[in-house]
Amino acid sequence: MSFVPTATAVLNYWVRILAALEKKINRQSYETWLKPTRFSHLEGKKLFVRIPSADFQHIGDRYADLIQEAIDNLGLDVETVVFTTPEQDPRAPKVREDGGFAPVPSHSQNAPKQSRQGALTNGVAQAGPMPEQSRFDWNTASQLNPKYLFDAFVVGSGNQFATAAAQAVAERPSKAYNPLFLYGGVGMGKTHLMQAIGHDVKRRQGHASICYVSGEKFTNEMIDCVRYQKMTSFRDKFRTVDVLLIDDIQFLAGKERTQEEFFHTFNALHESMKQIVIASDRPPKELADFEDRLRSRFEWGLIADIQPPDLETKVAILQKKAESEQTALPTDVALFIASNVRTNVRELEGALVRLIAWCSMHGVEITLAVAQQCLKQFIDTQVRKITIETIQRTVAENFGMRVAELKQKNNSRQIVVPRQIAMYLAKQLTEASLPEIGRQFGGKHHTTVMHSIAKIDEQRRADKDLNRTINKMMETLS
Ligand SMILES: Nc1ncnc2c1ncn2[C@@H]1O[C@H](COP(=O)(O)OP(=O)(O)OP(=O)(O)O)[C@@H](O)[C@H]1O
Repeated sequence: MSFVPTATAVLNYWVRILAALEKKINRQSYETWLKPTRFSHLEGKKLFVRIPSADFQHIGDRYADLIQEAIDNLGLDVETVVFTTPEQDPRAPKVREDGGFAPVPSHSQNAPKQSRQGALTNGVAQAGPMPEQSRFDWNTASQLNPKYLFDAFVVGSGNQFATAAAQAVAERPSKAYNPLFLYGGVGMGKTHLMQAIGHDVKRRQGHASICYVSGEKFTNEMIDCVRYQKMTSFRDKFRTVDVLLIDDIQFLAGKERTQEEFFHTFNALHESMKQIVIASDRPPKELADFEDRLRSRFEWGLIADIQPPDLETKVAILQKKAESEQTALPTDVALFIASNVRTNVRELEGALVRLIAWCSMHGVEITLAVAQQCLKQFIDTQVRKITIETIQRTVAENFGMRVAELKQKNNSRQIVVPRQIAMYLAKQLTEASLPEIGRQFGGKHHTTVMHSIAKIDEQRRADKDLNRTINKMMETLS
């Protein structure tokens, strides 16, 4: 299928060439000579670029090599670039008496649509953001949850680094870290944090076009567009945003065509200095069934993980949520919920919502006794689900071994480490005593169990990978 460029895609040609030139030319020359230039139109393979006056004609000679290099690198179907003044270019907007420009006549299919502001300023359209009407209207298709703001996000030791990175990106999109790759377990706040970036950029730069999309939606839209031969509009839609927030990227695993498309979307945005934020349930190097060229791009910027919240952070999250519901939550109740709901913040919120609804329905105040009664089943289910057998099964599966091996008298390292992890999890996630745990691991003495737990506890603090493996198993279990 051949790619027929639309007005927006063609307009994007010059914007993309400019973005490439901006990286190679000193700032002052770029601002003086290139920034005031603007796409005019395309005739066959001739790209017409508007310049403010004849003084700019030398651009063609002076930057010929760099322009050609950008065209080659970007793979654009352009043979010549022609620079024209408004007088030479019949399609150029006519100067109005007030010095502004009259609207661009839309007599050419290739002519860019006029910007929403109507007249362009300064004699030439500003390089930078694309005219808004020619882009997909991400504002109307608002996909950001209004609640997911930085202010509503509780910062604790597990998410401090990721939050600082997200704030830096929101303050200096495409300049701080590009891409920003956030990863962490289920319900840890990745979506919240990435959407907070979107809100914050929007607050600072009202014109910015922010796209939030899940890996699944990106895939489905692409499949639809392939089916109905609308790939051009798909590309225009995703390659012209100022900030792309793509959630659950792991969904693209094994989907070659979608990865290919995303690869080009990524390149187009990165080359045009647009910000990309990616969220995933695992780090790039663990994204199986992903092309290496994509995985390596994910590592270009900054990778930040989000670890499960500690008890204090969970209490603070509950109090913040209660506050936003204008509900008073006593500390002992917050502590009770936080210590019984293990890691997932979404479940933590679920428990609070249930408690608030229950109290409002029964017309009673929130107290510890009420919480214990109302959340009994919710908490019981969490505890009931986790037994030493399920822990053994999960650990064995994770390390590719049989459950029986965990119980054998085998002290090889391949068996000892998973066994120690399983004992550690049994202590953390069940009510079982040390002797009971020992019994279930082939009759180990309780001091052996104690030693195993202490060892993993210590190693977990020092070894980030081990910590993540354990967190993952904890999530699976709860
Ligand atoms: N640190 C936090 N402070 C306040 N709320 C939080 C925090 N972390 C998570 N939440 C809340 O928990 C819920 C789940 O968070 P979110 O959807 O962002 O998680 P996620 O990591 O994207 O999960 P998933 O992997 O399932 O998509 C949201 O309502 C979010 O507001």
